[in-house]
Amino acid sequence: MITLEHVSKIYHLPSGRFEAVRNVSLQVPQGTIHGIIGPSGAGKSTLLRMMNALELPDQGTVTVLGRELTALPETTRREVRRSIGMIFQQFHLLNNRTVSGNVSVPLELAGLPRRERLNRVRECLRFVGLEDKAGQYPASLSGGQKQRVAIARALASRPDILLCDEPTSSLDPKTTAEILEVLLHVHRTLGVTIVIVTHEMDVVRSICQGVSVMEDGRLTDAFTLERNEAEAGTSGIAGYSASYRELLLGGTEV
Ligand SMILES: Nc1ncnc2c1ncn2[C@@H]1O[C@H](COP(=O)(O)OP(=O)(O)OP(=O)(O)O)[C@@H](O)[C@H]1O
Repeated sequence: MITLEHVSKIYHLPSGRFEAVRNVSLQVPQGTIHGIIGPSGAGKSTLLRMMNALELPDQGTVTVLGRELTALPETTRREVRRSIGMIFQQFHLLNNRTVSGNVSVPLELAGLPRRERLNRVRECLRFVGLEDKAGQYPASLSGGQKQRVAIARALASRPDILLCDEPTSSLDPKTTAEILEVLLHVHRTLGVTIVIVTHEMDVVRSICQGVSVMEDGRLTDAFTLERNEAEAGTSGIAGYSASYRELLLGGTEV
């Protein structure tokens, strides 16, 4: 379970104070796939980064896997963070390390002995279907293959949660579908809770069960999707714009 309570984030810019996330509360139940959608600049990525305390809120609390991240010292936060994998739009792979080397990074940081590391790397690459690319460098891979390496790296520490920041936004539709299949495989096989920030409605439709809509730093709507079907329990929030809900629930009246 991921619980955000009355979370706000303020950036101090030369032009003044800017509130990127404003008093957001939401819960992501364990074992679900949750989408965060909304226009550019709405605060989606900032919200996601607060879920693993890469960014700390100025107000409010973030509780992940029963630990209140906002109340922990940084050293303990780092330990909890090992249970939370993350992938990005631009993959963030190390170009000077092979595919294996990239997947090995979190295991090296965790101090895993070499033999265990090699076994785990092989296991993760097999899981994402890239065992045959182990010795190649990222530059020789397609976008979809790079994202698979990033997923394998995120899985290496056996996380309970996977945070995905626009994971398919650099990919064509066919590759997007393949990556979503991999994420579904992660969810179904490993029971990992997944949170996806995206602006692609098809991504939400294909794999999300819960949806949060953000606009101008605020959570303006939240509802559930019954696996691609326009039938679900919904919980409206005052002041939302119905457009995302209508788009995803097929014109449901609120
Ligand atoms: N480190 C930072 N310093 C200052 N302002 C920031 C910082 N990070 C984000 N912002 C600002 O906060 C607002 C929200 O940014 P965020 O990236 O969370 O939005 P988003 O909804 O993910 O947008 P996009 O879909 O374009 O990625 C934006 O106006 C952005 O410029």
